[in-house]
Amino acid sequence: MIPIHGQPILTAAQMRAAEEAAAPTPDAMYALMERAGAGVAEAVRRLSAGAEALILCGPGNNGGDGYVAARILREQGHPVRLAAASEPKSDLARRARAGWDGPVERLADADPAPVLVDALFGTGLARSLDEGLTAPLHRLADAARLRLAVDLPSGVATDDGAVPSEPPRFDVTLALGALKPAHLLQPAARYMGELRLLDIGVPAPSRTRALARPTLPEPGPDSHKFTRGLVCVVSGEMPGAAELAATAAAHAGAGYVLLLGAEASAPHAIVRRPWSLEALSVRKPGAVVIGPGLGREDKSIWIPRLSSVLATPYPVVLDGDALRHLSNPHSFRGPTILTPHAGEFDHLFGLGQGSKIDRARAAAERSGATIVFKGADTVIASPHGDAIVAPEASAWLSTAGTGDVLAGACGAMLAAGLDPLAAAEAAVWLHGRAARRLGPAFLADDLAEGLSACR
Ligand SMILES: NC(=O)C1=CN([C@@H]2O[C@H](COP(=O)(O)OP(=O)(O)OC[C@H]3O[C@@H](n4cnc5c(N)ncnc54)[C@H](O)[C@@H]3O)[C@@H](O)[C@H]2O)[C@H](O)CC1
Ligand SMILES: [K+]
Repeated sequence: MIPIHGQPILTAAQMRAAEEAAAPTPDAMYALMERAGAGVAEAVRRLSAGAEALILCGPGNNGGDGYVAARILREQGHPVRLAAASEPKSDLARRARAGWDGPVERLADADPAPVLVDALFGTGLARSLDEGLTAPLHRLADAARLRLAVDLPSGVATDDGAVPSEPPRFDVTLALGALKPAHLLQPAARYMGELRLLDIGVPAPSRTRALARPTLPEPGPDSHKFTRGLVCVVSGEMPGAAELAATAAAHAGAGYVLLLGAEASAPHAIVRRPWSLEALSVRKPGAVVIGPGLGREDKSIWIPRLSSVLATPYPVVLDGDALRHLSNPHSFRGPTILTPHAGEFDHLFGLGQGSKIDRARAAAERSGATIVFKGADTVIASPHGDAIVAPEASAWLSTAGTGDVLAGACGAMLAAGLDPLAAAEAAVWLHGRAARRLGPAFLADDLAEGLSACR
């Protein structure tokens, strides 16, 4: 069971293509199913502490994995029962079924067991599930003390994370061969429990992957505040938000933070000046952060300030109100990161087509900027076609100012010399890790300060 950091994410069709490429014959394909089933059986043995497992097998190849797992557990003397709602419909699954020589109980009236294994449906789910399937699945899951999903919880839509039929909440989901979008996109992601990847020997390259722990530049003997990176934060109507972004940039490792347009206050390491374009360009900033607290009302002041920043060649992070003022995404001069939440994204790019990953990718291509499409399932997309999906960090991030902190962290990573995609990934990773370390009910101020420990 492999941790998911940095692992590729494939849609159902991409997974099928990868499996067909890896297994061109029925026998080779069946070998994949044997590997999948063996991986499931090993996970059951390791997690169940010997308790009886009940495996629910569907009509397709997800069910086939279940039949293989049940047979292997039985051969190893692990207490296992199997229930199904119908006979297998695929050749592979029939072949797996033939290997099971125990009874096949009826799903509708099977008795519960301490460990429930859901091998009903995986990437082949085509529509919402009948009551005749969801009711026993929930009944048996509720009665179990450990719930494992094979590849996906039955009822979620593989490619976009929608939930046509609400599944039980699982303790562990075993992704087979590669992650799928539903493993990380909401609302499906909340039903997964611990996500683990099982290698079934299928090479699965993809331009979409899960967030990875970044390697960050460390200062050395020749470092000084400017090599560490100068971040300039442009304030506006609500200076508190800009202060948060500036504090975050400093704690994320920027060597010098210049806050334009705010009064002097702690921390004193942040240099404060009245706003002027000259002050912005006294020293070439490694990144300019504008948007936190910029202001929405008095457009006659803030739009010219934004336009003058966008007219410079400097790398820029646009957040919050700056995104509201953008007429429509236009070609940006320097490396650019936009950090919209859902409302700002819809305002900028419209509802678009497909999953959150598809929409972020299309917006990045269209705008030429790297997009951090925030949420409990943040998706980062580059204009060059790469996408990175972050698992949920902490529901406690739902508090005022955490977006300002992320914008500041993005600025620090850009100023440290990372390209926009790497800078956004590092900032999202730091932001999430700081939130997890803080536990419950933290303030955005604590989050900004907590970035140092995560460095
Ligand atoms: N080479 C492979 O395909 C491997 C697949 N693996 C596992 O197989 C599933 C994907 O298998 P597939 O047969 O394509 O789909 P499912 O088993 O998920 O289900 C399809 C099956 O169910 C019927 N169906 C679809 N939706 C519904 C519904 N709402 N109600 C009732 N029935 C439905 C459909 O008609 C099909 O018969 C993948 O997730 C892996 O678990 C192996 O891991 C490796 C080899
Ligand atoms: K399943």
